[in-house]
Amino acid sequence: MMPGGGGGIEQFLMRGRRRRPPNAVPDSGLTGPVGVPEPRPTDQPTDLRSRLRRMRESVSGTVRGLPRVFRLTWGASKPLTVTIVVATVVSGLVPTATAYVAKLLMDAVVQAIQVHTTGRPDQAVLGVPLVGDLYLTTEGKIIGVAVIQLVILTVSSVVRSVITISQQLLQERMTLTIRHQVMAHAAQMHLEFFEGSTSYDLMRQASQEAPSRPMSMMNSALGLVQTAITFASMIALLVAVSPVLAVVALLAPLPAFISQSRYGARSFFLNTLLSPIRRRMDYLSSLVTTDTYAKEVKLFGLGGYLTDRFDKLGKAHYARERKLIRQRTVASTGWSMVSTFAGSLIYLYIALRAVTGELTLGDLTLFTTATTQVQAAVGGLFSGFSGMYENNLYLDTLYKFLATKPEITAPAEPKPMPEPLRGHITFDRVSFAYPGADEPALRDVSFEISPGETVAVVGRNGAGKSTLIKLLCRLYDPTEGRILLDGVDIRDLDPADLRARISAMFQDHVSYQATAAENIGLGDLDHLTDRPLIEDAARRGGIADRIERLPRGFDSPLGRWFDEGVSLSGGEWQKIALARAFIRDAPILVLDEPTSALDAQAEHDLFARLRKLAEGRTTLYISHRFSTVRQADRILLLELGQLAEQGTHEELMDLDGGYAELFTLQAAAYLG
Ligand SMILES: Nc1ncnc2c1ncn2[C@@H]1O[C@H](COP(=O)(O)OP(=O)(O)OP(=O)(O)O)[C@@H](O)[C@H]1O
Repeated sequence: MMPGGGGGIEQFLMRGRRRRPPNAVPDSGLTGPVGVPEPRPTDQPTDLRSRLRRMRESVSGTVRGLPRVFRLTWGASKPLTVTIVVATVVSGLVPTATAYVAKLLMDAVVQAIQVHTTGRPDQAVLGVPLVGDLYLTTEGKIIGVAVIQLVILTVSSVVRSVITISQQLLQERMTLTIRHQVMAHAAQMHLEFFEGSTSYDLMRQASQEAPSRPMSMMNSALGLVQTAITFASMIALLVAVSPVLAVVALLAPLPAFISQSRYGARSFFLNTLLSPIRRRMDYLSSLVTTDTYAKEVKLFGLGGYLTDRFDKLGKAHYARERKLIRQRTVASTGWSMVSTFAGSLIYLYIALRAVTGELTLGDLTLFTTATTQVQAAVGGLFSGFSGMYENNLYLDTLYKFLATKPEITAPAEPKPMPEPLRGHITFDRVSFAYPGADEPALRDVSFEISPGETVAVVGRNGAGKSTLIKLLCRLYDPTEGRILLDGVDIRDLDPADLRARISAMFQDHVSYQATAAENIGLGDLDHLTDRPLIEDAARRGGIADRIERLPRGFDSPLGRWFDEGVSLSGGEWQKIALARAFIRDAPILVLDEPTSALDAQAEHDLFARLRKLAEGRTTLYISHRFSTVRQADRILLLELGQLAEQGTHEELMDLDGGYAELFTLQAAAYLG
């Protein structure tokens, strides 16, 4: 693991920012879809009836998701939510009002033509009395109606702008609210949650993809409300003018509706099939195009292989997309043909009745507009609902994440931390298995560390050394047995209180994208700006000289996130992480392979300082380097999760067991 490249555990102790845990191997994207729990190809129902049943289930699931979206928007901003809802209702009435005014205008124009052709006085035709003997002229009426139309159009565009602005503002607020909720909840979560890759995906979706979804869903839902209002008001208007024609207008879109629902259902499910493929393609492409993987991809020559995989998926995607386009074309062509046919029939019917004087030309205009609106409303139902369905899936992941309970919490009544804390550590018959693991990582481990003692832990890879530290810091709880600190079971203490008494550095330490001073100060938020303390910690970590040589010394930004950010080597980052551990003046010092990236001189210097630092502190460190291990007061050898040997270097060498074997192997390797 490259120092500075990950950072799982440290975040919990530092309460800082973290990246993907190093052992949570990213989904290769080669074997299966990553993302929202969408139906996989094999889950897809094959016949139309099953599809429609699935669609009904989707409808009910989506409808059930609506109240929570409303609660979210309401919680983010009540005034903006009210504004959007009111504006949507108004905007739903606009098409009906426009259609009615168009009818009035048409009637007024026809009347004006009649006046001019027959020469009859205006008032006799119009009968629109104003004041006393004053009557509105036909031209006056036309102008009046045109003004009303202008007002409606102006109101409509103002309302549209209000909706757009309010939606954008609300979107911003909701995104901030949700990201805050996700961050706050993630900060509470136990380590296992992050180390499990499924949970990790859940959190990634909740934090990156879900925040924009409630607003999209709300927009789709409001679009449907607007459609419903337009639909209802239009039908009411038609009924008021002519009930018979209202029924005709309602029935006209029926064939189109049936055709739309049949093809709409197909294209809807084809689209859900495409989503996982797109996600996998995105992932493969990101492997080749992002810096995170660039070194590995180049080193192993994976570029061509990954591009080939991308192309294969691309072909599958294209085939499905083609099918989808065909379905959509069939649906929309069928839709527009049936609509046009129905519209023409209605138009013809009304035109014939207008000739006989039963209906006016205005009625003709009204019904033509109304039929188009009603048909458009029915068509919009599908696209609106399909958007809501997808957004609701993302929201499900958000709520699932927020509903996940942290497993390591403070007891209801935590015991007070022993004061002064001496740092006496007892592992009492501790066994531990990672959730879902076949084998326990630790079995029946018992040992004690006296206050001020320095203990090194050694063992082969996977022996359980890091796990020991995770349990001591209460990042996991033992499956069996207990760990005592000054005689108190650490499960009875507040975990934050416990961690505040531990200075720690882990193998997968974090390189924060911050200044050098902040990178060290983050080890103890109480001293984040305490420059003398930070500089002292840097000296103890062996990095002070290097930082002082940077262009802006301790104020130099580190990492590539900044334009002028300085890139450090792996060993330098490790020293920064050590300084970060050292800044916290805690009675317990825990170091997981603190010198793995250090050169021989730096390692020697560090251990000289460490010996001073360890004075009066209980120190536990893991190391594979026997040159450092042998300096410990006591050494623990772990083998397959069990404590196999313990004693001083000399005692263990005399024992001539596992420790002596490892030591001899390393010595032989060094000496050739
Ligand atoms: N988050 C995890 N989930 C499941 N199993 C895990 C997890 N972390 C470690 N393990 C397993 O637990 C065992 C002990 O792991 P641990 O990291 O404690 O070993 P280690 O002695 O520190 O190894 P190394 O010297 O390689 O760092 C290993 O078999 C490992 O595969």
